[in-house]
Amino acid sequence: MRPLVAEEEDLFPSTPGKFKTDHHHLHRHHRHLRRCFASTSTTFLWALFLIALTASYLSFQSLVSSGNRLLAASWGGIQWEKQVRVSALPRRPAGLSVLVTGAAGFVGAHVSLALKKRGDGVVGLDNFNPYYDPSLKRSRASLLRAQKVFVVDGDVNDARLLAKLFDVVAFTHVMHLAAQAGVRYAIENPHSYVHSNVAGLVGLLEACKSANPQPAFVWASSSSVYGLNDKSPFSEEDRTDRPASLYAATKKAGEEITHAYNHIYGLSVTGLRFFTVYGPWGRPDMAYFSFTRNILQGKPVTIYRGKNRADLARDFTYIDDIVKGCLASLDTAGKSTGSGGKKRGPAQYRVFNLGNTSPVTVPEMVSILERLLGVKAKRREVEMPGNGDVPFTHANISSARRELGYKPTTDLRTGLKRFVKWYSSYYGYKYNQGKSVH
Ligand SMILES: O=C(O)[C@H]1O[C@H](OP(=O)(O)OP(=O)(O)OC[C@H]2O[C@@H](n3ccc(=O)[nH]c3=O)[C@H](O)[C@@H]2O)[C@H](O)[C@@H](O)[C@@H]1O
Repeated sequence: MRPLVAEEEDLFPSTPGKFKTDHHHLHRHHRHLRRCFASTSTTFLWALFLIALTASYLSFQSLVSSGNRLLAASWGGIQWEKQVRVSALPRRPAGLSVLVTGAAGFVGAHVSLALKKRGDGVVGLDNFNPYYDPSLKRSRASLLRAQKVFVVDGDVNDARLLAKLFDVVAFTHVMHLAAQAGVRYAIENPHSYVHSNVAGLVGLLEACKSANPQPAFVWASSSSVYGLNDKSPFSEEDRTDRPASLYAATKKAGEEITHAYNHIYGLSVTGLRFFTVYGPWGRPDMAYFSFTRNILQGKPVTIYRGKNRADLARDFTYIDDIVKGCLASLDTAGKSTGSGGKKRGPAQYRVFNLGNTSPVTVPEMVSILERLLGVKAKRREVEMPGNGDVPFTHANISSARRELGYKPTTDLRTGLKRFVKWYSSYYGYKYNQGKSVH
């Protein structure tokens, strides 16, 4: 390999013959200068080349990562921001501007529609996960779209997305309904509960506490936090330190986590302990829903029984009553006191039972469905497997009645009748309404 200097000499050849003797020294000096210049300029060229290489590598990387982001989540951009802003805009004086997480979920969709209907601004957030049929979630989202509620396709664990949302909109309230629901599924997929109900909750609280202004935070806890509590009816002061499922444990953890954020950052927090919520557009993983499907398809329904063959019972609560409780919670929520991550004073922390106060046994629920569907169920009674269920739930709702004006008005038969009507129109089933078929 030829030395670099020789190459430079080739590039800058000396003029032979001229000033040969007299200017010999000058000539050498000249050559030296040229060498220096040549070597400097080569270094310069190499440096330029390396900078260009690094720059193109970096821009390629950012192209790849933004491409990945675009593939992973469809958010961002001027048009997207505009949709978020417009959707968040209240249409009534002193209306709220609410971020509803889990907006394509059962309770989330109903709450979003009710808020929009009364003139509040609503932005939905949902990750459309496949825990149950995502097409049902998409249908709920279409309903919301028709009412001009924009639903962002994204996850509460996405810190960049949350920061962007709070950057674009000064939400007055967050209604946090996104969660990994279902009591028994925790046996199969425990990590999903930690991911959504613990990590996702913390991610959202982080975004809320840093927001300026901080929103008031209302979220879905669960009647399952009462766990092995056998004092009936369950009141908010009762023990909640004996969860019977990982699901319940993550909801209980949520109550404590939100308390810490309330204490440290001055976030206003309201936790709602929902009692087995049911109704139109409900969750297919819940018993009343899957029982309806099985009864109509002539498949058996599995009815769990407790100790000594005791019937299990639930304080089934109709969706419209729950929605009223959610809206009243938002309306009565105190303001968060902090701003930009700094607490300025003590803030409100509340927990309410939202139940129906009249438990119904599971076999009785099946009988109601039989009468409504006009089909006799094939009952298969089995001992309750030890996978997280509790024998009964029963809400004391005095606190919610007093503070929220919460007053459930729908009994299980009335509510299931509306559910069955929706079910048959949504899935296109014909049923012999009210007639018993044997
Ligand atoms: O209130 C709550 O906190 C909880 O209510 C429901 O949980 P769960 O009451 O277990 O509701 P279902 O799964 O619909 O079960 C209702 C009853 O039917 C029973 N069941 C369920 C399924 C089955 O195949 N057979 C059966 O007898 C259960 O043991 C339970 O007693 C929801 O699924 C939870 O997400 C919610 O947090």
